[in-house]
Amino acid sequence: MMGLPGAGPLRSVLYVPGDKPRAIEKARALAADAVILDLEDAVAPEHKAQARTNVRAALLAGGWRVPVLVRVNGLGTVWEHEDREMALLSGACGLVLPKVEDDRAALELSLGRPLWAMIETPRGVLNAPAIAAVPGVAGLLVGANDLARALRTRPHPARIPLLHALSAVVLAARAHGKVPLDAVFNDVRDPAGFVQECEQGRALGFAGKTVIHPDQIEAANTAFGVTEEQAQQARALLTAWEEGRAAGRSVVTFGGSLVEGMHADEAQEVLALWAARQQTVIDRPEGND
Ligand SMILES: CC(C)(COP(=O)(O)OP(=O)(O)OC[C@H]1O[C@@H](n2cnc3c(N)ncnc32)[C@H](O)[C@@H]1OP(=O)(O)O)[C@@H](O)C(=O)NCCC(=O)NCCSC(=O)C[C@H](O)C(=O)O
Ligand SMILES: [Mg+2]
Repeated sequence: MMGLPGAGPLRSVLYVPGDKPRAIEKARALAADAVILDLEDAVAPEHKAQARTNVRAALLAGGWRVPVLVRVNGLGTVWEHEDREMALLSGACGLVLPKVEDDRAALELSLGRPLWAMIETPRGVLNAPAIAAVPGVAGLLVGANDLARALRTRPHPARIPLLHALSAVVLAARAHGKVPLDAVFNDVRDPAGFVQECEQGRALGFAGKTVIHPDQIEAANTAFGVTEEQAQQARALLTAWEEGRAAGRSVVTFGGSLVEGMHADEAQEVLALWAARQQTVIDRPEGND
């Protein structure tokens, strides 16, 4: 399946280096909500051409159960045109464009396929609202490694030096109805730190997290998903809301708290996330292995 990114939940979005065929094949069976086949920073210059060939083959072979995007090399690089042409002709359901700095770049690349803009430079952060406003842009992804380097920040376990930028990206995306995706967590051997960062990302308003290793998928799906108890609560709230509306009330109370239309909408979102989780369990009963 290669559906439209943004149509379903994107709790976990897995980067897979284009020059690692084994990882590309492995990604087909993993429980990420979407996959990004990467031609940019995960691939050394001498492997770019082979990576493009691998990605083309993986796309044309089909059989993907989740949306597959391609991260192309950036504007001004020697690889940009061939990457974009390959991605568009091979059926990628969206392009991830790195280091987007203004809406002009995003507009030029409105190619009739959803564009996912990476915000990973200071100018990109400052221009995030204009970038998010471009109709062809489906979502914004934070690139915290590039951003931290450009800002000269120091690593911090709670990402305090980046908080302003993270929130700016969420604000810009949400203001334009686009999907904000949180940055990768580099230490694939630190599951506790990863969970902590996922929870922070969810609290900040991100819709999901970009991940770099199979072991990070389940934790991201959990952090950006919902529990059975939350789903039950949402169902009960919706019942109370619908009964109240049918009785002609504009607002109702549920468990002693005020419920208005936006709470009902929120409950619907919770149920959509729950349904996505159930689907994952049905599709992949044996987990990620
Ligand atoms: C981070 C890694 C280099 C770790 O590699 P390694 O130590 O080799 O991993 P493992 O041995 O634990 O791998 C176990 C199996 O899992 C498969 N695997 C690993 N990673 C992936 C993946 N991303 N997708 C699919 N499958 C994966 C291995 O093939 C092993 O399988 P098997 O042989 O069957 O046992 C490595 O995980 C990695 O390369 N990750 C992706 C890195 C990447 O894509 N980076 C670019 C995107 S992030 C970025 O650029 C950030 C942004 O732009 C910014 O500025 O912040
Ligand atoms: Mg980057």
